[in-house]
Amino acid sequence: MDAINTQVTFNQLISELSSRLINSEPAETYECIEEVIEAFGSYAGADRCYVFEFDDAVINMTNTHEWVRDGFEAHIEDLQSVGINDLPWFFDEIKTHQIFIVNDIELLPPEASAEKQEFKREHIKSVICVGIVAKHQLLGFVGCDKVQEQHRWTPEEVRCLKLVANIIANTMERQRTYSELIHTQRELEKANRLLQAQVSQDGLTGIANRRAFDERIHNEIQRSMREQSPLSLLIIDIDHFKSFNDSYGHLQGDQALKSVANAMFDLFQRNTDFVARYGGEEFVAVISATNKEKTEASIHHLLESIRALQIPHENSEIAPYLTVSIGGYLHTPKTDESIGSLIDTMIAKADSALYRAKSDGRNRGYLDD
Ligand SMILES: Nc1nc2c(ncn2[C@@H]2O[C@H](COP(=O)(O)OP(=O)(O)OP(=O)(O)O)[C@@H](O)[C@H]2O)c(=O)[nH]1
Repeated sequence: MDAINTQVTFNQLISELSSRLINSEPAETYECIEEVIEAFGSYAGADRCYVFEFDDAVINMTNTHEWVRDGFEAHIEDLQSVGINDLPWFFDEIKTHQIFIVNDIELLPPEASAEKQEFKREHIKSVICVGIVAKHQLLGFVGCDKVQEQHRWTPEEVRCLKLVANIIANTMERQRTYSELIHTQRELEKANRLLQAQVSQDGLTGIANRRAFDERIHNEIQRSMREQSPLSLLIIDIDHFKSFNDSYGHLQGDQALKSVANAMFDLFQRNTDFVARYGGEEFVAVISATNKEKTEASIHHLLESIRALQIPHENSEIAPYLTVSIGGYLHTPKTDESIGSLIDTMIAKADSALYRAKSDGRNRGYLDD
């Protein structure tokens, strides 16, 4: 009658634990598996119960969970990353039959000498282990030791340990799938971030592209409206770039575009500043929370820093080195202005200032407001 009661209690406990495991979060899963092996250990009157997991290459095994009866020695700490070759006979049995039963370790065959030595070290008299198999893959094993006395493992105990191994296998499989999903999700997020960065970046110069500019100017106008603070838009155009390309070749031309972009990027460092390649040999800068003096100073510094690059341009009609012309427009948007038409206006105004700078001899900048 006692045996039946023990069996009923065990079955109930395992059934309850397996439903908990089905819905458990990864953090709770660990505890649940500990409870499962404790339930089996108590049911089988064992002194120690444990789970080992193999690494992906099936070279090492690690004791991941352990339950020990009060007063018995725990071994989890000295059983981390144990080479499976240290226990070859045991591993072979588990791999081939998915079960390893020893009622009396003194009766182990001579070829199991390494196993016998290890069991003696742990004072084990009888042991049973069942492979944890998911999708035809041996992931590890769950086992149980009798330390105090020998034990003849009963068919019912074997059946129950197989059930436990099955529950753990399903849990491990679910966890692996979960980890793989998380991993895939992270990879996708990373790829998306990279793609997003690429979508907003100019391939040649590495600074923002026109698409990013369209987004940024929209946001900056909104901010400028909200804060009622002036906003400047500059259009920067390289002078006589066609003849630069004709003289030095397209590759040198590309190099010059990169140098100009870098110089602009270095100059406009504030969070409220933004530079982009607008297209071809034309760049834009958006300067927020500014005023006329500050914008004129920025134009001056920009002209200077491009001159300071001293990129030779022998066929330029203006200087023996590369220069730019700049057109700017400074504006404080009214709160009821349409952002779309304001963007068009700002570009048109800056463009017309640029046209005047070009007409007046290039290598200069004008700011309208
Ligand atoms: N190397 C290189 N050249 C480019 C690129 N994009 C545009 N260009 C060249 O930039 C030159 C622009 O020439 P134009 O629009 O005639 O202007 P410009 O010669 O600079 O004359 P102004 O602007 O009036 O001073 C063209 O020769 C384009 O081929 C690029 O990505 N790389």
